[in-house]
Amino acid sequence: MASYAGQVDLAATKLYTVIFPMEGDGADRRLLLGLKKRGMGMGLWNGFGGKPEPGETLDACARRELQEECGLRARDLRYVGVLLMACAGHRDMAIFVYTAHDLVGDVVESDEMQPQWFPEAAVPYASCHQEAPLWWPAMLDGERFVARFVFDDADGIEHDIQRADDAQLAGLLALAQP
Ligand SMILES: Nc1[nH]c(=O)nc2c1ncn2[C@H]1C[C@H](O)[C@@H](COP(=O)(O)OP(=O)(O)OP(=O)(O)O)O1
Repeated sequence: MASYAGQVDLAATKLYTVIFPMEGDGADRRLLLGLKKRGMGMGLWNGFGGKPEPGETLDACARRELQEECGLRARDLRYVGVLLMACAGHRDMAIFVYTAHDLVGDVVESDEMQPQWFPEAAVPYASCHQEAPLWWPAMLDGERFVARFVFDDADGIEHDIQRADDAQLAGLLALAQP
């Protein structure tokens, strides 16, 4: 899995970011999630995020979406993984995943998201995207990953999650740059 060039056609894929603010250590660590108030994933808890604007890098998109949707900025924003998603009848999606640390600002509700802190042990998986339990534990463990999900009409999921290194993640980010 040295390179995704030729395997993933990001030009034909809808690009998104999703950002998970975290604070505290060990058993005290908590995660800020947002209850989506409209659009895709409405009624589910997720990280903050959205689509890049024309010409915007994914890193810049992640910083903008974080601030717009929950009021926070991150002194330490980490690009930790990519979710490649295929669902019959829909364009493929690539979601670039970030964790946000050393946070600045006050948490505020936005038109899109109602934010709430959750202790790591109390993440509400039953009210998150159905595939969240398959990869959030790896993210919470500080792993870097590339995950592929194929959804079928009956709500089934095939998935494959692999650890990724800096070069692999940088390669995918480069394929997705404007
Ligand atoms: N199956 C899924 N699993 C997941 O973890 N995140 C998902 C997901 N499907 C969508 N997302 C994330 C990606 C992104 O952060 C967010 C969707 O972005 P947007 O809010 O921009 O999309 P909308 O179509 O709601 O946009 P608007 O045009 O702003 O209403 O939801």
